[in-house]
Amino acid sequence: MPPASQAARRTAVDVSALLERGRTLATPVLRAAVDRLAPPMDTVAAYHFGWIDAQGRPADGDGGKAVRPALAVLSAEVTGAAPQTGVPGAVAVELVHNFSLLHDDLMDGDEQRRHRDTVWKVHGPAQAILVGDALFALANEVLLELGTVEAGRATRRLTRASRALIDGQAQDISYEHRDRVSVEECLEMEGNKTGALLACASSIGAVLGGADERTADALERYGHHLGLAFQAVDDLLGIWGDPESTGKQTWSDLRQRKKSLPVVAALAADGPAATRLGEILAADAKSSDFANFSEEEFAARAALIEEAGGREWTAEEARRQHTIAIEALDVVDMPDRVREQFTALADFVVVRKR
Ligand SMILES: CC(C)=CCC/C(C)=C/CC/C(C)=C/COP(=O)(O)OP(=O)(O)O
Repeated sequence: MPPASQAARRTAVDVSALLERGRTLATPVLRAAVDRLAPPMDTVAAYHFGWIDAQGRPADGDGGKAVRPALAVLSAEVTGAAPQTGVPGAVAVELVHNFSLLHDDLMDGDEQRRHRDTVWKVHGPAQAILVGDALFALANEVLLELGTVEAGRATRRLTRASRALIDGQAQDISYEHRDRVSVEECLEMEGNKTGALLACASSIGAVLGGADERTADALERYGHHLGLAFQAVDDLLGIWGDPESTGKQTWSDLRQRKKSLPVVAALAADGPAATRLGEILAADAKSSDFANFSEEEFAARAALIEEAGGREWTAEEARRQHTIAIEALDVVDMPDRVREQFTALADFVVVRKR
């Protein structure tokens, strides 16, 4: 999605290595935190993170892309600190992120995440709720145990982000039951649901490294717009993603009646496809047979969304947010290498297929 000339300038950054660095630095601390949980929650959490399979045998499962840990350790380098300084922040943010996934899968009734059965499906709803709650509590513990002024500041930012995340989820769920949601409402919801935690991830390492508030706020602005780009792409993948890559069901957002950006943008458009889509979705909302809809029926809805322009509008919005994110870095002093790495992570977010 970035113009070809910019992409060429950025090829020096190995994004896979950046993601791997975030994962490698965070995982031992994450595992030590999870080991503190009482049985069986320690085992259930280990399953969720892909460290064991459903039978409890050691596994090397998909524990997620590690975008947030990568951002957190990179942000420590803005202050001249070592990436390791950002590790407690990386772990805390990853714990909150995974708490939200556990609860989200249960609320949505999603059966697949990261190419495996979801926790509520394997271990039951009670474990999904309890382990989610426990990860949330652990996130605060991991930061506050540092006992520093910086850790207190980081915890305040994380708590604020968590509240926004929960608000965003509440908005998202309420929109499923509404016929009409405006594009502005959808963007506000996505900024809360996804932008807030990516904003926190992008600044938390810098905060732990002693960054002033202005620097932390600018990094948060980068992360917020990165989050909006990220969620726009997630919304595209939620309809047109390949389950082999996403690790989720086909048409996952349509099955859930999500008012995601492509749907909302399509409904807001003029023309026969938008009108027809509005009629069909209104009828779907009343249908008692929705759970049994065929692949073809979902494909027909996806085609109408595309015809009304919702797919292209959302892809353009991802590009727009990507640009704003990178521009937000202009006011922050940081080594060129670190700036290039933030930029490369933003590029990755808009071209990802999973
Ligand atoms: C309170 C509550 C239940 C909130 C739910 C909020 C929620 C699920 C928001 C969606 C965020 C998102 C894009 C997740 C996928 O992240 P990712 O693609 O980085 O996931 P990965 O770690 O698997 O790669």
